[in-house]
Order: sequence, then C-alpha cells, then structure tokens
Amino acid sequence: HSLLFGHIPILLKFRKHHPEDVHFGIIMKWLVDNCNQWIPDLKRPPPVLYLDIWPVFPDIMMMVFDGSMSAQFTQIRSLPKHRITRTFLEPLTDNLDMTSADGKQSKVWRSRFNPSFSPRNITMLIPELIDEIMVFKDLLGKMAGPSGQWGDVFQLEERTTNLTFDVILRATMDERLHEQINTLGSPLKQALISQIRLMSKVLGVNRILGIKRWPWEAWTRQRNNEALCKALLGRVEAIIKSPHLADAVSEKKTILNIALSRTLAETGGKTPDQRSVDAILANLKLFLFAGHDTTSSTICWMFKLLQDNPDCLSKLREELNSVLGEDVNKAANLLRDSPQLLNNLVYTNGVVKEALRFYPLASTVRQGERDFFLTVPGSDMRYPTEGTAIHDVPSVIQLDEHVWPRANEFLPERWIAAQGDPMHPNKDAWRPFSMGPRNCIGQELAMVEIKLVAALVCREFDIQEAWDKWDMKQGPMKPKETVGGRRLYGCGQTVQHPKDGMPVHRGISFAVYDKVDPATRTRDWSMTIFWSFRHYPALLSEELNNRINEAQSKVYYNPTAVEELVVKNAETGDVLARVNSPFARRVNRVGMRKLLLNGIKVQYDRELVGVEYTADGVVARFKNGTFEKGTMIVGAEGGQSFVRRMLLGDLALPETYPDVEMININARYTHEQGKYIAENVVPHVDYGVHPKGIFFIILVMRVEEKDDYSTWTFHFVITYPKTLTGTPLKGKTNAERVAILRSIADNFAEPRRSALMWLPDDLEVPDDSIKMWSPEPWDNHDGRVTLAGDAAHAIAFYRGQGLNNATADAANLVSAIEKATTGESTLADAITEYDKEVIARGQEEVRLSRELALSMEHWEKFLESPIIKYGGNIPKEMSK
Ligand code: HEM
Repeated sequence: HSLLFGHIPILLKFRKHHPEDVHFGIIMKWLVDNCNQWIPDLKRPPPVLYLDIWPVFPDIMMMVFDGSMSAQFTQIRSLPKHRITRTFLEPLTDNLDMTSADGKQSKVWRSRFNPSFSPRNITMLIPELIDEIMVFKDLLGKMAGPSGQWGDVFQLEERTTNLTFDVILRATMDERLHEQINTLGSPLKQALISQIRLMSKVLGVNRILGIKRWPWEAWTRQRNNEALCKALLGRVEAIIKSPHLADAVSEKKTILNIALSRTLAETGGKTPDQRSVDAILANLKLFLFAGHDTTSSTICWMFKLLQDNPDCLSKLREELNSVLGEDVNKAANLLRDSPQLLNNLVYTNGVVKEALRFYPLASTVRQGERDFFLTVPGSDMRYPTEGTAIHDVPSVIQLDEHVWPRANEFLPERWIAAQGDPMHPNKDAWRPFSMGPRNCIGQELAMVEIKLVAALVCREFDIQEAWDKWDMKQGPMKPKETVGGRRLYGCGQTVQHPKDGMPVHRGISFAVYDKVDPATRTRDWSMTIFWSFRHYPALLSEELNNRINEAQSKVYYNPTAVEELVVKNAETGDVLARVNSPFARRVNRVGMRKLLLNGIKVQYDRELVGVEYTADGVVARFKNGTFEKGTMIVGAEGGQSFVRRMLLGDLALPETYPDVEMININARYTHEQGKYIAENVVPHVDYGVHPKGIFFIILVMRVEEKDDYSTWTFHFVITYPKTLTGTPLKGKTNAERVAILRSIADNFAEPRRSALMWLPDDLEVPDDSIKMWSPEPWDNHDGRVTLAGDAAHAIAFYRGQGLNNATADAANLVSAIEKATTGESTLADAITEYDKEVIARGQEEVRLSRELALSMEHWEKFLESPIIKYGGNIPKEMSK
C-alpha cells in the first residue's frame, strides 16, 4: 500500500500486461492468483482483501472471496446496497426504482414485483418467450446461408442483446418490440444504451471531478428519458386508465399486470397516483437495464463454452433428443404446449449454471456498517466493514478449487450430482445472481430464456469464434488483444461483456470421436509434408499455419524451395538420386496431432460399432452405448477402419507382405554418437537401399537442443527379406531384436553401420508389418458415408505418401461439403465426386508404392523405381 497512491500501483501492474478494457472480475481473479507477490506466506487465497484505489473508487473496497462470508452480508443480514448504486441509477430512474429507492419504498416495489417473477408465472410466459427465441433462431439460420454453409462473421452479442430486449418487453408487458428485425434499432434501445453511457460517466470521470453532470449531458439525459417514457408509458397508462382496471390487469399475467394487481390489492383498488406511475416506469427501465446485457452476454458465454467442450454439446443434444424428441422442428410447439418439460432438461440446466459459474457477469456491492464485521468460518478473526464498499466477488468464489472439485473444468454434471456427492455444489458458492432478499429479481426469467435458447437453438447450429475473419474485417491496424492467450475475454465497466461482441460464424457442425485418448498411445514417428503443403493455408487458420514449425522434428528449421530427398546406395553410401521437393517439411506425429487439435476437442472412448442410415442422415453407435446423429459420417480411423469394413466386407482387407520384416524405431545416443550420425546423413530424408533388398531410412524425429546431440531422437525405418537373417523377429524380446539388427550392420556403409551397432540394448522394437489397401469403390449411401486418410487408401510408407494423401482428402472433403451446403451440388453428388477422386488417387499411389516395395528385390528395377524418378512428389507434377 502506497501512502500517496494506495493500491493503484498494483492495478497498474495488472494493466501493464492486460488490455485496457478487461473486466473487473478478471482483475480480481488475477489479484487472488498472484497474491503471494504481496503476501508471501499464504497457503490459500485470502478470504478478504481491502483495496484502496481512491479516487478511482471513493471508499475502501472490501473484496470478499469466500461464499460463506458473502452470505453474512447478503443472506444472514442483507446490508443496504452501496450508495454508489444510487448515484449510478439516478440518471435513469431518478432513484424511484426498487434498487436505489430509499429502504421503505424499495421494499414496497420489490414485494409488488416479486410474484411477477416467480417460477410459476415465468413458466406461463414460456409460449411468448418462444416466439421471440424462434425469431432469434431464424435469424441465426440466415447467417449461415442456405443449408448451413460457413457464414460471414457477425457479432453474436448484438443478436443476443436484441433478443433480450424483445424478451423483456414481451415478458413485462406482452409488447412485441421487434428489436431483432429492426435494423435501425428501436428508439427505446437507442435511448437506453445512450443513457447507460451517461451513467458510466457518472461513476467515472464526472465523479472524480466532482461534477454531477455537464450541461449537455443534462439535455441528453432528459431526451433519453423522454424516449424511454414514450416507449413504455403508453402501455402502462392504457391499463391504468382502463375503466375496468381490475379486469384489464388480470387479463394477461405479464410482469407488469401482476405487479399492478398487487398494487391495486394493497391500495384497495385505487387508481395508482402519478408517483406510483413514475415508480412503475422507473422499475420497467430498471428491468430493461439490469436484464438485457446480463442475459445476452451469458448466452454468448454459453455458446463459447459449448464450442470449447464439444462432448458437453453432444450430451446436451442427447438430452434434448430424448426429452423433446428427435424432430427438431417439433420442439418449439412441444414446449409451447408443455412448458413444464423445460424442468426435465436437467443437463441443459447444468450447462446454463456452469456458464454462469465460469462467467459471472455482475455482482453486488453493499454499504459497510460500523457495528458489522465479517468473520471467517472457524476463526475468531473479525473484519470491520465500516466505511467500506463490500464487494461480493463471484469471479473468484465460483472458481475456487477448495470449494469446487475440478473447478476449472466445464462440468454440467455437477449440477445433477446428488447431495452428499463431492461434486454437489456448495450452496453459497454459486452466486451469479447474488443472494438473499436483494438478489436478482429477474433470475428465473433469465434462466428460462437461456435454457430455451439452449433447447431450441443449440441442437441445430454450431457457433464458433471467427477471429481470423473478424481481423480481416477490422483491418490490420486494429490491435489483437488477448487475455491468457485468448482473444475472447470478458470486458466492460459493469457487466462482463464478451470482447468485441464475440465475433462468430455459423459453421458446418461436426464432431470428432476416437476409440482411445492418444495420450495413452506413446509411439511417435516422423513424416514429411511433401506436395500437400499447398493445402495447409486453406485447412488451417493463419495462426496455426504460422505455428506449423512447432510440429517439426527441428522446430528451428524453415523449409525452402530447394529441399531434397536424397536416395543412397546403403551398401556404399553413394548417392543414387537427389529429388527436389520444394518446401518439404519434416514433422512428427505427436507434434502434428497437437497442432491440428488446437480448438478441436475429440471425444474419446467412443469406439464405433455400428452405423445406421436414416431418412435424413446417419446414426453412429458406439461401444459405450451412446449414439450420435449427423448428416454424414466420415470414416477416418486408419488402416483397420471399421467404416471401411462395414462398407466393403472382405474387400476391405489389406494385403500384407509376409516375406518382409519391418522395423520402425526411435533411438537416442550419446552426444558424440548422435553428432556422428547427424553429420553423416543429409539433413532431412536420408533414403538408403541395399542391393540385397534392404531398406534403411534415417530420419530425425525430434531435436530438443540443437547443439546437444544427446537430445536428438532419430527415427529409423528398416525392411529386409526374412531370408536375410533366417531368424524371425516375431516372439523375440527387445534385446534379441536389437541383437538381430546389429547382426545386419555389416551390410551397411557408415553411418548406418554404427547407428545399428550403437543401438541401446533396452531399445523398444515394436511389432510392425507392411499393409496396403488399394481402394475399391464403396456405396456412399447418397453421400451419407465416406472414407478419408488411411481408411480410404492404406499406402505402404516407402514413398512417404500417407500424410500427404490424407491432407489432400481433408481439403477435397471440405470443398465437397461446402458445395453441398451452398447448394452448388447435392450432398450425394458432391460426395460421389469426392469418392471418385480419392479412389483414383489412392489406387494410383498404392500401385506406385507397391511397385517401389517390390522393386527392392531387384536392384535394376529399383534404379528405375518411383522413388528415384519422383521422390515424394506426384508423378503428374514431375512430368510438367
Ligand atoms: C443472466 C442474467 C442475469 C444476471 C447474471 C443478473 C445478475 C444480477 C445481480 C448479481 C444482481 C445484484 C446486483 C446488486 O446487488 O447490485 C441483480 C439484481 C437485479 N436484477 Fe439481475 N441478473 C440477470 C438478469 C436479470 C433480468 C432478466 C432482470 C429483469 C428483467 C433482472 C433484474 C434485476 C433487478 C431489478 C435487480 C435489482 C434487485 C434489487 O435491487 O432488489 N436481472 N442481477
């Protein structure tokens, strides 16, 4: 704490490394996570911190990071809201609203409006809310163009904000504002947004300068309030001035009508006086203010979390299928007829609650009192509150690992966990709506609205962040700010808004399933990106393209136009051919997988055991009993593909080469040995073939420290006729296999000979064999099924074509799907065209690789083989 500047230097430290607009909740999380910098011996974050940032905030701020302590000032005793709330709301409501009115008036209006927001009443409003959400859904559908093509980038928050305006007006007064289809923006929305800007100034610069408002601001304020009044008063007066007031009020159970009924009951049926009308208007404005961006931002964050957690999106869709039926077009009417069905969506409820746990948007600030102390449960420590603004900080409380098991994981299941289960949430630790008598009055409306969006929109659409497209639209000058490496972060002065309104595009929805987590498959090998490099700019984002070196065997190396594949006589070391492979890049499998999985979450433990074709798509069934529906399924599950076997039966069986041994190993050496090998091979692909039909390729798989050769991992692939040693590898131990490999070392020139002799005794030599499968045409069931990668063509490794062809498959498949979704072609035609090309290309490459494999048995043939002629390139291109 600085005598002169209080804690402002700490905030400046935060500012230095963070964008300016970052939300207060993120600052608090950072403060707690970095507390040890200022309070060294802390074992866990402190329950309370006092912050003095005058003049930015007028009082000492008491930040409460423990839910049970927050309960002391919100639930056990409900302290008054901090005076700054009044200052803030005054321009909008003249402090006639329930939040900033004096104690008695506040209670009167809160109790009059409470029944309107009850779960029972909100359930009755569901059909009207669905009308508005269907407009939202239709508009999102349009963003994708016909049949779900990749759409333009748009700011999701703008859409969700317009939705919440429509919903609040509908729920409070049964008025259709049509904000969502009003491209100019209604006068009501424009006035409210302008007023909120003024209110923020009241808290910021104006307050620090001691100026309530500048003269021109007074005018803006008045003009805004008149516009708001004009938009809202008509409906209120129509009811109040109705000759049959009691009937008019009970006609429809809107939020306003129920509150007016209450008022009538309390005043013995007297027509409300002007002051009451003003208070009603003030409260309507408060609802619009407090309910619009909170709800709209939460919907955005929910989409973001579902995008980042596709397994949860799948579970959400499963629940919707089972509760609302599989026909998405019938869901809205079903919910209109039976709104209580929403209560059966327990997982969906968990999704919304988790979204609010990760991204609490607002919080309460209460006025400390002289006789009021906060205590840490189980301790005698009393924290004074006099003169402080007590801040409840859900952005810290809701992510506290001591209270929430697996706090940083998005786990909707925790909201279904029974009491007694360790995952069952602690009741005071979830407080996005604050708690106690002055909690959020609109929480039921918000929860129902967000759940309805999840139920009616998330099944059909995938929404994804689209920063590349957004950046292009913004131009190069716009800074690309991040928090924790992420472009999407919470910002704003009051509510935590998604940065830049969350730029997204509506994508082609997909999910990736795998049998097992690759983390359990420790094997790694290296591969070359030859001719397929040209597909990467279209397949990967600019950011991932820029990071492709991360997947390389040598991360520091930048490939050029003069890369080459060098073929040698392995017996003499003589160079037989040098084939230019422009921009060829050596990568390893683990690195590629890691890079390509950026932003994609694979769902593991999903072994495919069945595929069914339905009228409009496919159903994939998994061994664990789950199933998923989609428009089409792509079998990309490698050489043993289940989908291929399902489509082709016996024709799917690969051919094997039983007379040849295959060894695929990784080896590390001492610094000197590694240096010797590295310096005596060509940098990337040192291709060696011995006239006896032995193949021995030396590659580098990973380099940790460029100059320390003990950190280099080499990758060797060796094949030889079984007759060479007369001893099969099958059934042998690793040590015995290493001994067999050393026994063939004498056949080779250096450094191959030494590389074998120096192999460590305990080296793992896995079982391997050569398998090829030349594609046979399959029935793609009107485009509902196809194959890609090794599933579509199992190519022997000799020409290093597996990765290149798989990449070309991916690029062609994306174009085919795009053609189908833009309406340029039917799905059946687009996939048939894709299949034709894949099959022809696959057959040709399997033929070439087979020709090469067989040529090794006859030296003359080998000297004419595809590797000598084309290297890793495509024959067609070589002839150009
Ligand atoms: C996800 C959406 C929402 C969130 C996260 C949220 C959060 C909150 C929080 C934290 C408070 C306490 C603020 C304080 O004490 O100063 C609050 C109060 C309030 N909220 Fe919400 N809110 C949401 C939606 C709504 C909606 C839809 C409405 C009305 C249509 C609404 C109306 C209010 C009102 C009137 C208060 C003041 C209550 C009082 O002073 O007694 N909120 N909200």
